[in-house]
Formats: sequence, structure tokens, C-alpha cells
Amino acid sequence: MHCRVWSCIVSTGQTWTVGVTGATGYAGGEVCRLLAAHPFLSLAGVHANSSAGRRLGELQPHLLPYADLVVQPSDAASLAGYDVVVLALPHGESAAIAAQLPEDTVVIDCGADHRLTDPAAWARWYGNEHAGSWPYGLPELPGQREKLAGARRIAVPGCYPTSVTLALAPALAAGLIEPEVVVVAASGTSGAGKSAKPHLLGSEVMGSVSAYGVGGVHRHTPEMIQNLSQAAGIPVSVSFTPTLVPMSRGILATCSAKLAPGADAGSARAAYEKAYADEPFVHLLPEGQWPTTSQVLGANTVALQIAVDQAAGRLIVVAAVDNLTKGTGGAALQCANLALGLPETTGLPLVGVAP
Ligand SMILES: NC(=O)C1=CN([C@@H]2O[C@H](COP(=O)(O)OP(=O)(O)OC[C@H]3O[C@@H](n4cnc5c(N)ncnc54)[C@H](OP(=O)(O)O)[C@@H]3O)[C@@H](O)[C@H]2O)C=CC1
Ligand SMILES: CC(=O)N[C@@H](CCC(=O)OP(=O)(O)O)C(=O)O
Repeated sequence: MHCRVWSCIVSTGQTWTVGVTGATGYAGGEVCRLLAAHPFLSLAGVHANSSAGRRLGELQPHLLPYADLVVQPSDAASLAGYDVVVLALPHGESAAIAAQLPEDTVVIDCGADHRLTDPAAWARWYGNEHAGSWPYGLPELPGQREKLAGARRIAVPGCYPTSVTLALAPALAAGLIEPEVVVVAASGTSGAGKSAKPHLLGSEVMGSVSAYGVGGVHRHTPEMIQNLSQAAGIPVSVSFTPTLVPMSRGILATCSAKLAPGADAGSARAAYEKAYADEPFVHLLPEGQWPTTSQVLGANTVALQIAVDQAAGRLIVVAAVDNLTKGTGGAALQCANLALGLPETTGLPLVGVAP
């Protein structure tokens, strides 16, 4: 099926135009970087807020082919006319713009506005009115790929929820762990966005690792609960502690939960091998190898490893993602591929850039 679609597109030469708003930020910049290598999606316009009117080359010097594009405003009128619009804006800025875009435009939101299905959870964690939920852009979740095929509105997951969901969903779906999970995840500073913040100054971050959002207060907690409860088919509790580490990009999530009665290392390995056998962007590493953020740098890939801590009776799963690639920009294009009927892997990097 995929091969037939691919050869049809190659023969017709069809391409789609993409407008990226938030293109001067980290997530939008990553979408632009990946578009440069996509055979059927072409970057047709870049948009942002305070930097409208400036050359993209001044703000994103690595995007060499696009240096002369002039940044346009982010309002809906400026974004009309593209086949695909990627919104990479701060939380709360996407919904009003998206509501004014044509229904047949593929709109991919990298922000949180449309991720949560429960309006009460949205109000509690984000503090304003829920804009409604869109199909959730994690095709690897059971049943999700079908919802994304042909969709015209897609909510890209948060970066921590991507790593944690892919780390734990197979064990929960197979009933191998108790539905009470503990997650400690390390993130590079690009996860916090590009706008200046004192705690992200080099002198604060370099040479130090710090925890933040401790005690169940990080807004990715409800997103993880939503995903993991969907995978398990029962409510799952999540204790999540993020940490900031002195690197630019990458997330390493260490997840654990008590083993269910009868579960062991063999059944856990078998469940993960089965769940991810056909997933192009999820790599269960050979036994004994542990994920690193460098091995997925710039790749639309999650690297996973599992172990059983016999003495503690717990399953441990470690996942590495690049927060800007599989954690946002790559996921956005993976979803766009599905929405447009392209092979899901089209134009996306499967390998990292580690030395
Ligand atoms: N960074 C990451 O690892 C991840 C980010 N995301 C999500 O992607 C989105 C963007 O994040 P990120 O790139 O890190 O953020 P940045 O701060 O790096 O970039 C924000 C972008 O949004 C624009 N912008 C700011 N305010 C407004 C506004 N009021 N109206 C329209 N545009 C505005 C900025 O334009 P200008 O510079 O012109 O002001 C800039 O282009 C967020 O929703 C974030 O949660 C999701 C997963 C991972
Ligand atoms: C290091 C750091 O600050 N990370 C961000 C994660 C942001 C992200 O990627 O997720 P959203 O798309 O939901 O914003 C944080 O903890 O809020």
C-alpha cells in the first residue's frame, strides 16, 4: 500500500507547500531543518511574532537555504494558502489561529493546546478554557496511526510524554507492571525554548544538573497519564521528576514500575520486541546496550532498553529522544506524512549525528 502511494507521487511529482509559524524558535526551526530534506513538502513561508520583517538567516543561521526568507506575521490571514501549516508557538497561542484556518488545510500543532482530551485537566494544568482536542500525534500508540491517516488537525505530543509513553506503553498494555509508574527524565536546555530566561544562562546551566517541577506539578504529567491510561486500559498514576542537564538537546527518561505477579525479564523483553517489531522510529537496543542522547541526536528515533531489577521487583525502561526531532519537529512531519497519505518515514532521519 505504502509503496503504491510512493510510486504514484513520484510519477505525478506532487508536492505540498508548508508554512511554519514559530519558525524563529527551536521547535519551528527544527521543522524547517527537516523540511530541507523532505522530497514532497516544501517550506513556502516562515512566520513568527516579534521577529516579523527580519531575514530568517539573522535568527536561524543554520538554516542556510532559507536565509533570505523574510519572517511574516503569525495571524491566520498571513497563514492562509498553504497546504500544511505547522504551529510551533507558545502554549495558548495556537488555538485561535487554527480556528480561523481553512478546514482542508493540514494543521499540525507542536504546542499543547489540543493535546489533552479532558477539559477539566486542561483547565487545571493550563488555567484557561480548553480549545478542544485533536488526534494525538504519536502514531506508535496502539490504534493511533489510523486516527492520523488523512487527519486535517493533529496535536504533536510534548517531548517528555513522547519518551515516557513509548517507554512504558508496551509493559502497561501487556499487564506486566502495576499502573503506578515513576519517571525521572533529564532534558537539554532547548526543551525550554529560545526566549531568554535567567535560569538558562550558560553560567547557571554549565557544570550543573538540577531538578525542577518536582512533586507532581509539571504540566506534562496529565499528558503522560492520558497516554499511559489509554495504553493500559485502566487509570495509571505517574510520579514525574524532570531535570535540566548541561546539553543543548536530548532527553533521557528513566522509567520504572513494580512488576505485576508472574511478569519477568523474559516476558518483558518479548512484549517490547512484539510491540516495536514494525515501528521504524523505535529502536529496542540489543540486550546490554543502554540508550544515550547522542545516538539519537537529530534523528526521528527513540532508543529504548529494558531491565528487571529482581531485588526491587521492578521493571526499568530507559528511553532517549532528541526533544527537537522525535520530540517535536520530526514528529510533526511524521504526522504530516500520515495526514497526506505519504509513507510515514518520508524525508525523516533515521540516524543520529553522534561522533
Ligand atoms: N523546545 C522543545 O523541545 C519542544 C517544544 N514544543 C512546543 O513547541 C512550541 C514552541 O516551542 P519552542 O520552539 O521551544 O519555543 P521558542 O521560544 O524557541 O519559540 C517560540 C516561537 O513562537 C513565536 N512566538 C512567541 N510568542 C508568540 C505569540 N504571542 N504569537 C505568535 N508567535 C509567538 C516566537 O516568535 P518571535 O521570536 O518572533 O517572538 C518563536 O518563533 C511550544 O508550544 C512548545 O511547547 C514541543 C515539544 C518540544
Ligand atoms: C527543559 C524544559 O524546560 N523543558 C520543557 C518541556 C517543553 C516541551 O517540550 O514540551 P511542551 O511542548 O509541552 O512545551 C518544560 O519542562 O516545560
